[in-house]
Amino acid sequence: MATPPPPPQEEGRLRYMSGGLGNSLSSEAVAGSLPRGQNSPLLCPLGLYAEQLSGTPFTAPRARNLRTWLYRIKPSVTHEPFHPRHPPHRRLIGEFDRTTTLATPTQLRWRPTDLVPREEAPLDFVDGLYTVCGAGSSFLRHGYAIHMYPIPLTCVYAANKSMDGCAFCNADGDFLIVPQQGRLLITTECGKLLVPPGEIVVIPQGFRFAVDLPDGPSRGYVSEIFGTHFQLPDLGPIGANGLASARDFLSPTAWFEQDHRPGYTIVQKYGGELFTATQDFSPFNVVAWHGNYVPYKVYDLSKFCPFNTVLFDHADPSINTVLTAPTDKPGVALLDFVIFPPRWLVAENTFRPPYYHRNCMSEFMGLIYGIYEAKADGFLPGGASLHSCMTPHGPDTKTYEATISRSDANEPSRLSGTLAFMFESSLIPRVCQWALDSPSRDLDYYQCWIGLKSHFAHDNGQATSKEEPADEDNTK
Ligand SMILES: O=C(O)Cc1cc(O)ccc1O
Ligand SMILES: [Fe+2]
Repeated sequence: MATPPPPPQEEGRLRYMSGGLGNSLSSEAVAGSLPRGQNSPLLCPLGLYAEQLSGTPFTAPRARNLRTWLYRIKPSVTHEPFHPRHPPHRRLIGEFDRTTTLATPTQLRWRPTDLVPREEAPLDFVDGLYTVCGAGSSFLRHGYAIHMYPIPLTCVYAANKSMDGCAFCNADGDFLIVPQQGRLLITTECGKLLVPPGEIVVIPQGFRFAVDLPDGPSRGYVSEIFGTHFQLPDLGPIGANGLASARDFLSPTAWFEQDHRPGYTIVQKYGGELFTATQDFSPFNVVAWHGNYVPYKVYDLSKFCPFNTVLFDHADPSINTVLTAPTDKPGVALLDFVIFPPRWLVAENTFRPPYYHRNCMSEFMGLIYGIYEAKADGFLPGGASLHSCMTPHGPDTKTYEATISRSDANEPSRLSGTLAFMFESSLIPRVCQWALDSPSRDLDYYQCWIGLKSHFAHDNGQATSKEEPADEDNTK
């Protein structure tokens, strides 16, 4: 008899809590370790220390206020002083200005980078991170970065080595990690998360975490946001249900280690620079916690419930927003995370792929697997593209010609075996020099549109317009 797959709440020995996004949760690895009725008793149960981690100012409105109480064997403060890390990480950016990055309206595309075998160059998650582009400043608490390997934007990462005796902490912002190849086993102060390609994980600002690679070399994309947090988008006329559902966001359950660990290193990203401090214990010594500021993951492929056109015209991609990081302006995102999942296409008399467009928002795209509906070739899993504010883009020539000549253009068709995504921002990204110089950059990208030929049916002065010739009509 075939064994049914494990329920999502339980993978191997890992257990998750569902419905976590924005809700108040609690977890204890040892029964009775969570204080009852108050956050900070004179003596915590089992002799633990109480420590609060704030994700918003204390005075943030209640609906946006995020904080978690951690009950740990030793408090985080018990460490040697921070020092700039040697060697410094030269490809992480926390402030995007003329001194650090370049402006370009050019359509940019990168091929996937090869994963370097561990023997050649051991790289853990932190060293594998490279900023591709971004905007604003982590110091000013407004902006974002996109990271990748070997291009920096927010950040893309490629790693081949687990983090051993070392934990990372991003003081600058939240990481939204999109694995493209290889699962990530992420140990956080709230517990462990196993994240395969096809899922995403959010590690909020300030959480310490370590990344193990159960499948060996791994590659993916990271967007980092400064000064705000991800939330579910409003659904407007869609109603109370649809798109990503709060119940599908899984949070870890408490897990701790208590061994003496001399030389344990905390690597802290602060203003885009790395600092290290040593301590003699693991930062994953939280026995119990409660609060609403928590790392989480979501199954995008199987759980996202897409809505779309059912009669005519291609819907704007905002219809596929999984998470949004808002600005203070209504409807203007600092960063939207949008996916293009498998779905049925049923529109009539409609050009079904994305339309040609120029957007006041800037669009960074990645491909997790399959072929993206607007690009017949050249946009590959693990690759990336950037179409900045008002830069024209859309389907390549092959896609356009194939689409308009389809004999079954009005038949329902299923878009299968594909998962692309977009980080879309109202802030215009500046691009890192190493991203522009990268050997993975596709310098011929513009060629994919150069072949678009005129199909204009107007024949030298012979009007084919169906509009009424108003003046002539008036004389009748
Ligand atoms: O440029 C892209 O491929 C992303 C995108 C997809 C879509 O369906 C509509 C608009 C848009 O920018
Ligand atoms: Fe676009």
